[in-house]
Amino acid sequence: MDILLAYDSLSGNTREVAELIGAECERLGHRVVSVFVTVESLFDVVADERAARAFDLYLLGSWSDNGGRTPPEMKEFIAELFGDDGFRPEHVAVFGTGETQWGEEYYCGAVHRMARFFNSRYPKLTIEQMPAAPRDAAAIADWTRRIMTQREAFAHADAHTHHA
Ligand SMILES: Cc1cc2nc3c(=O)[nH]c(=O)nc-3n(C[C@H](O)[C@H](O)[C@H](O)COP(=O)(O)O)c2cc1C
Repeated sequence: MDILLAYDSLSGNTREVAELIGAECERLGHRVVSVFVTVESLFDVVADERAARAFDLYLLGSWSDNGGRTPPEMKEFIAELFGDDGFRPEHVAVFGTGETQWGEEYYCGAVHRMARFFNSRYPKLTIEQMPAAPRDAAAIADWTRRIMTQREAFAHADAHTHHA
């Protein structure tokens, strides 16, 4: 599969999670295009809008800002992906890092907001602060494998519907 892995990270926690996810996807034989949205734009990594929309799966990762909000750089990336016609990819899985000390109700708020926004049918991955090896590394690899399996199951279900 072709995967777009886009993540926003100020102090490196989410970036570390994203790198582990990307490595696991590649280990499973998938092609990954990564965009570190804190410093890059979507069109730094894909040629044009058509290419941006052609991925089989979108993995979006973010830290959470005040009140569990989605940070501005991630919002900008989402706006770029939408284009002028409001394109929303069907297959979006969301992950992120946060801290419970900002309030339980706001913990990893951006992950929940983005998943809702994209009507994501995939499980969410939330990690407290910096991923701690090996416990979090195992959870990250496990989540990645679950997402790949679920994406492939959707593809088979779709093919079945089209042939019926
Ligand atoms: C200004 C500010 C506000 C924050 N608000 C929240 C919040 O509402 N919920 C949350 O879970 N974490 C919150 N955090 C914590 C970060 O999301 C957390 O440290 C995250 O792991 C940082 O990821 P990064 O290293 O990828 O930037 C906040 C951090 C900052 C600096």
